[in-house]
Amino acid sequence: MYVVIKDLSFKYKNAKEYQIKNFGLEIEKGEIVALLGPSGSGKSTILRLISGLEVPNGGEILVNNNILYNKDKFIEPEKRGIGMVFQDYALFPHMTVEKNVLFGVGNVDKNEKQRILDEVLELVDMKEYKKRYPHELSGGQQQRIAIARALAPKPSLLLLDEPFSNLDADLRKKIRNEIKDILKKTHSTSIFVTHDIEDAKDVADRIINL
Ligand SMILES: Nc1ncnc2c1ncn2[C@@H]1O[C@H](COP(=O)(O)OP(=O)(O)OP(=O)(O)O)[C@@H](O)[C@H]1O
Repeated sequence: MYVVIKDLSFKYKNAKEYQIKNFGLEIEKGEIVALLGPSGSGKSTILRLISGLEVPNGGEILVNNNILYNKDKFIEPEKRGIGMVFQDYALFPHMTVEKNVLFGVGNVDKNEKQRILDEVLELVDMKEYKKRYPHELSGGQQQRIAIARALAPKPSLLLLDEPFSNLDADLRKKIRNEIKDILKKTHSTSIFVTHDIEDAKDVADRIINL
C-alpha cells in the first residue's frame, strides 16, 4: 500500500477528549479517497496530522514506504513532500500566478522552472494567466492556480481540504470534474476532505465516512 495510517490518535493540547482515536487508512498509489463527515468530525485534524502540522499522540504514518511518523520518528512538514490545497485558495496576493506556482519548487535551474510552470499551467488550462495577480482572477481560476501550485513540486501525496466550498453551485460541479481529471492525469494519490456527499461522489474513487 502506498499510504498506510495505523492506529492514529490525537488530542489538542487544551482539549479534554481525543479528537482522533485509533484512526486507520490505507490508500493505493493513484487513488483518490474522500474523507466525508460533518463539521467537527475531525477531517481537517486528520489532514493536519498527515501533513505534520500537528504531532500525533500515537500511531504510524507511512507514504511510499517512508515513515513520516511513528513513536520514534517525526518528519518535519516541509520535508514530507506533501502538497496541500485549502478552501480559501491561500494564494499569495502580492505575487503573480507565475511566482505563486513556482513558490514551492526547489533548487532547479531557470529552464526547468519554466518547463514546470508551463506543464502545470497547461494542466489547469491557465497558461495565458502567468502575469496576473490573484485578485485579477475568478474564484474558480484561483482554485485552479492553487492546484497547479500544489502539483508543481511533484508531491508524493496531495491533501485537499474542502477545496470547493467557496464556489457557487454551478462552478463547483464544473471544478470538481476538472479536478478529478487533473488528479487522474497526474496519477496523484490524494485525500480530499468534504462534508458534501456530492463532492465526494464526483471526485473520489472511494469514500471514507468519519
Ligand atoms: N486548535 C484546536 N484546539 C482545540 N480543539 C480543536 C482545535 N482545532 C479543532 N479542534 C476541535 O477538534 C474537533 C475536530 O475539528 P476539525 O476541524 O478537524 O473538524 P472538521 O471535521 O474538519 O470540521 P469542519 O468541517 O467544520 O471543518 C472539533 O471538535 C474541534 O472543535
